Amino acid sequence: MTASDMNYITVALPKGKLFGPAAKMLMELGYAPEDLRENSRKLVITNETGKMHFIITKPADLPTYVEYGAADIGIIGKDVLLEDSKDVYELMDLKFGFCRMMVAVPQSLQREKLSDYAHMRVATKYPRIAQGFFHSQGIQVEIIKLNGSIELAPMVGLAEIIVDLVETGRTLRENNLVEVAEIHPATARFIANRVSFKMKSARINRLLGQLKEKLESGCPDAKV
Ligand SMILES: Nc1ncnc2c1ncn2[C@@H]1O[C@H](COP(=O)(O)OP(=O)(O)OP(=O)(O)O)[C@@H](O)[C@H]1O
Ligand SMILES: O=P(O)(O)OC[C@H]1O[C@H](OP(=O)(O)OP(=O)(O)O)[C@H](O)[C@@H]1O
Repeated sequence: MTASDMNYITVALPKGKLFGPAAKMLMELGYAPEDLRENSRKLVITNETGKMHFIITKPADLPTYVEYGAADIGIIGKDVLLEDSKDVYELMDLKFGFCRMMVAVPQSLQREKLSDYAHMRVATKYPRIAQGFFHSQGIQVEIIKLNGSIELAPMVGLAEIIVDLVETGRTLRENNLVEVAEIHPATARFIANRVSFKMKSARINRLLGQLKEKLESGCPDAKV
């Protein structure tokens, strides 16, 4: 199975928070098979009737599969695309997976201006976004890359500041952290391999049209 097989479209879906709403959307449009499960041991799931293959990847790896054409299309958070920009087409905002990339600090460390945080340490899973933001503000900081549970860093003295995704704000509140700046909002995006978008344009455009119609119909299911 390769994405270069013109008879099939290979779709990459991310494990984790975006998997459910992405799979649901594709299932409702009749594309995804019933056995499309995030934790399936099968790495490639095929819908023979719809001539589609589905692969499920780590979110951070997904744009690489699409860039190299191992998948024709994919669904991924804008934050991932901003952190590690890849040579792919970003074709549609799918309007789910709403969250915001934020700078936050412990309540006790809150200062008046962003520049008051100069020379402090910033823990994040998104080092490029964090560095780019502080650089754009002319503020020098030390970035510490972590892979998760970012809110722990200020509690144990690893960093003073965090840059992380916030959705409801509950995690920040429960750890006595306050938001001090918003870097970028994020939602799920539909991306495509550049060659696939030309070679398989009819099928990809049909899917895009159906997704657009679903979003515009205001169907609540589209905003899962
Ligand atoms: N509250 C939220 N926190 C984090 N990501 C969110 C949130 N809401 C929506 N998202 C979206 O979901 C994606 C992250 O999904 P998830 O947290 O399941 O994976 P991950 O933790 O980044 O992956 P991994 O487990 O491989 O590190 C983000 O890229 C973002 O676009
Ligand atoms: O604003 P909230 O609704 O509380 O959501 C934000 C939290 O969710 C994410 O963590 P996740 O659950 O992905 O775990 P992780 O920290 O291990 O990545 C994110 O990194 C925040 O910690």
